[in-house]
Amino acid sequence: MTQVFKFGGASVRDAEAIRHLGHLLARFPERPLVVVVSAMGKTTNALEALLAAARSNAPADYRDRLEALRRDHLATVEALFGERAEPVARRVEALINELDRRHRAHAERERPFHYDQTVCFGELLSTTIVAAWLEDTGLASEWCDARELIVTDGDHQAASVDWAATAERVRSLDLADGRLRVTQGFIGATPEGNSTTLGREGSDYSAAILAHCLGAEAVTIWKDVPGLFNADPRRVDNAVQLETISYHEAIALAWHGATVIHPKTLAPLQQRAIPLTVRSFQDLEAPGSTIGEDARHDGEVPALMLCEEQTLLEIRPRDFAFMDEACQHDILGRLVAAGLHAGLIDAGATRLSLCLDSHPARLEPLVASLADDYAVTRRDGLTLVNVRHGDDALLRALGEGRDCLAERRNTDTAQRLFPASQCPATWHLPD
Ligand SMILES: Nc1ncnc2c1ncn2[C@@H]1O[C@H](COP(=O)(O)OP(=O)(O)O)[C@@H](O)[C@H]1O
Ligand SMILES: N[C@@H](CC(=O)OP(=O)(O)O)C(=O)O
Repeated sequence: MTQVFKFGGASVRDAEAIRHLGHLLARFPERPLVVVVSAMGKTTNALEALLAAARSNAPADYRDRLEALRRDHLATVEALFGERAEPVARRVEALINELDRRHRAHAERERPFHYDQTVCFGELLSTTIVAAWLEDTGLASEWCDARELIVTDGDHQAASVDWAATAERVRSLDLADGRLRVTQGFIGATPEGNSTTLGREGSDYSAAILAHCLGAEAVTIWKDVPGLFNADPRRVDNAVQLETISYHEAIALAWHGATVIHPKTLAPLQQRAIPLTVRSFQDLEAPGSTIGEDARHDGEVPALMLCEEQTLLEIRPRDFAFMDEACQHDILGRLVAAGLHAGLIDAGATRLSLCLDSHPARLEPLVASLADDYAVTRRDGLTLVNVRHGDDALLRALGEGRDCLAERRNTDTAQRLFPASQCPATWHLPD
C-alpha cells in the first residue's frame, strides 16, 4: 500500500542534506511511495523578501535577491552533480527565469495573488533538484507538479482544498510502475491553473491531503527532532518524547503551538485512520512518535507550548455597554477578515481580550479598524504559555515571578500570558 513521506526545508537545505535524503530513501524500497518536499532551507523567506522588494519598487534589491536565489540553487546542483550538472542547471535556470517573468506579469495584481505566483517557486526548484538527484543515484523517480493534483479555491496564501476535485486528480495518478513520485508541499492551484499556497509551513498538510486522497497506508514526516515531544526540545530542557498519542491529542498540541506539525495535517489523516509518524531524518534508527487512534497514553505527561511575539488587545465598547454576543460577533468577524488567529480569547462583562501573533502586516489594519469603533488598549512583547494536562502546582510554578496579563483554563488546557522580558530563553517543566 502507498506510503507518503514528507521532508521539510531543513532536510533539503543543501547538497549534503539532499545526498543524505538519497541514502535515506534507498533504505525504503517498498512502492508506491510519494515524497513531498518543501523549499530548500529558508528559501520561502527569501522569496517573501524578493516579493517585498518588487512591491516596494526596489528593482536593485529585487535583482540582487533573484540572483542570490539563482546562485544558491545552482551551487547546490553543481555540488551534487559535478560534471553532470548541465541538464539540471538548465532546468533550474529556466525556473528562475520563469519566476522572474511571472513576477513581472503579476506585479500589478493584489499582493496575495502575486505572493502565490512567486513563492511557489521555492518548492518547484527544490523538487526539481531532488527528483533529478534521486534518479541520478539510481532510484527510479518522477517529478509531479502538485498544482496538477491539489485543487484549491482562490483564497490566495490560505487556499482551501477542493477535496472532490483533488481526489479525482490524485486517483488518476498511476503509481503502479514502481517509480517513486516527488512532489511539492505547500502549493496547489485553482481550477483555472493559478498557483495557490496553503499557508506557511503547509507542506505537512500537503502530505496529509495526498495520503487522504490516495487512501495511503501511512505518512512519515521526517524532521530534525526524533519525534513529537511534550514541549519543543530546543526550548525546554527536560522535554520528553511522546511515543504514541491520539489524533485528538496531537491536534490539540498543534493547535496550541506545537509547531512541529502544521495544525491542519491531522484531520485528513484521522478521517481515514491513516497513522502519522514523526521521525528523525538524522537518526534513522530512532523509532519516532506515532499519531493514530490509540489514545491510551494521552495526557500521561503534561505538555507545554510556547507562543512567542504575542500582542494582547483589550477591546471595550466606548459607551461602557456590555461585551455581548453581538459585539463579540462583530470583533471576531474583523479578526477573521484580517486573517488572524487568536491563541487566547477571553470575554468579560465590558471587555474582550485577544492574544494574537504580532504579525504587523495583518495586526495593524485590524487594530486600526477596531479603534474606529471601540476603546482598544494594546500590549506587545508577550509570550503565551499553553499547558495541557497540567495541575495547579505546575501552573503555579510556571507562573512564579512573572506577571500574568491574561489567562484561561478549561478541563485539559490552561493558558497564561506573560511579558516576554520575564520569560527564560530555556524553560524547565517543574516536576
Ligand atoms: N512539541 C514539539 N516536539 C518536537 N519538536 C517541536 C515541538 N514543538 C516545536 N518543535 C520544533 O519543531 C521543529 C521541527 O519543525 P519544522 O522546523 O517546522 O520542520 P520542517 O521545516 O522540517 O517541517 C523542531 O526543530 C523543534 O524545534
Ligand atoms: N516552504 C514553506 C512550506 C513548508 O512547510 O516548509 P517546511 O516544511 O520547511 O516548514 C514554508 O517555509 O512555509
